[in-house]
Formats: sequence, structure tokens, C-alpha cells
Amino acid sequence: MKHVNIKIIGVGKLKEKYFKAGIAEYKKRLGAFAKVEIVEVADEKAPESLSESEMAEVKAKEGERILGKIKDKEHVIALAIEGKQRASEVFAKEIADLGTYGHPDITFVIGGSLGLSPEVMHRANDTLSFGKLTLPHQLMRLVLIEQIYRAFMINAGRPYHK
Ligand SMILES: C[S@@+](CC[C@H](N)C(=O)[O-])C[C@H]1O[C@@H](n2cnc3c(N)ncnc32)[C@H](O)[C@@H]1O
Repeated sequence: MKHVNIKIIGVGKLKEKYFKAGIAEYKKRLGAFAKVEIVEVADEKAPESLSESEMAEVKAKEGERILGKIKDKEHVIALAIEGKQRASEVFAKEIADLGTYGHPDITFVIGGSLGLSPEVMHRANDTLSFGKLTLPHQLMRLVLIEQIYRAFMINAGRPYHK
């Protein structure tokens, strides 16, 4: 498989030590296969009392920050509950194919507590859903990086994936 560059863009600073430790571990493991960058953009305050238009505003502001971190050449995969689900083996092959067929810069985007803006969804080349369950965006980073690591292990034919 050709070399690929993985970028994960998330909203807000990761606070919990246990998420940080898990992500650091998979980032280290993934480093054997790919360049990995984790980018955090600032979140907007989103109290319970926001109106529809205020919520759209929060997503739009966070979305602008996300888009500011994405270059034209990047293949963007937006994480969304209503996005496309696939088996880990299929996901692994997609990553390998992107590397092989000229899209080595793969960027995953995880929304904030209210989700991703329409502008970010529009920029995305693809979507990825982990099912109908809503995962907290911080935990999503950990689950995602494990699945990316799993994909590389599958592609390398290594005994990790069962
Ligand atoms: C707390 S969720 C946002 C929930 C928001 N109501 C929505 O529908 O997007 C924060 C982010 O985590 C990611 N996320 C959470 N659960 C997911 C799932 N099951 N599949 C894919 N992405 C998910 C998405 O990127 C989402 O924008």
C-alpha cells in the first residue's frame, strides 16, 4: 500500500485523561503505517437553551474553523450518524485504494456536540457512520482512530482483526 497521511479534525479540546491516553496509544501504533495528525478546532458554547438558528450559528462557526484546516487536495470523510456504514474490511480497502489511486491525504472530520454544518458536509467527499447510536464526540475520536489502525492491520495482513 502506498504511504498515506491521516488527519483527524475534532471540535474542542480533549479533556479526559483516559481518552487522551487511548488516542495517544493508537496514534503511536498507527505511526508505523502512516503519518497521523490530530487537529483540534475551538468549540462554541452550546447551552441547552439555544434556538434552531443559534444552533445553526454554532455549527456554522465551528464548520468555518474545520474548513480552514482542510486543503484542496485532501480527501474528506465526514463522520455522521446518518452517513454510510461499512464493514471494517471494506473500510480498510477504501483506505488502501485512496492511497493507491492518488488520494493519499485522508482527512476525517468529527463534529462538535451539535454535529457538522451543511458546509462541511458539502465539502466532504464521503461519509462514515458507526451506526445509529450517538457517540460523544470525544469518544468518537478514540473509536475512529482504533478503526483506522485496524484498517492498516487488515491491509498489512497482520493478526489483529478477528
Ligand atoms: C455528539 S455527536 C453530534 C450529535 C448531533 N445530534 C448530530 O446528529 O450530529 C458529535 C459528532 O460525533 C460524530 N458521531 C457521533 N456518533 C456517531 C456515529 N454513530 N457515527 C458517526 N459519527 C458519529 C459525528 O461527527 C457528530 O457530528
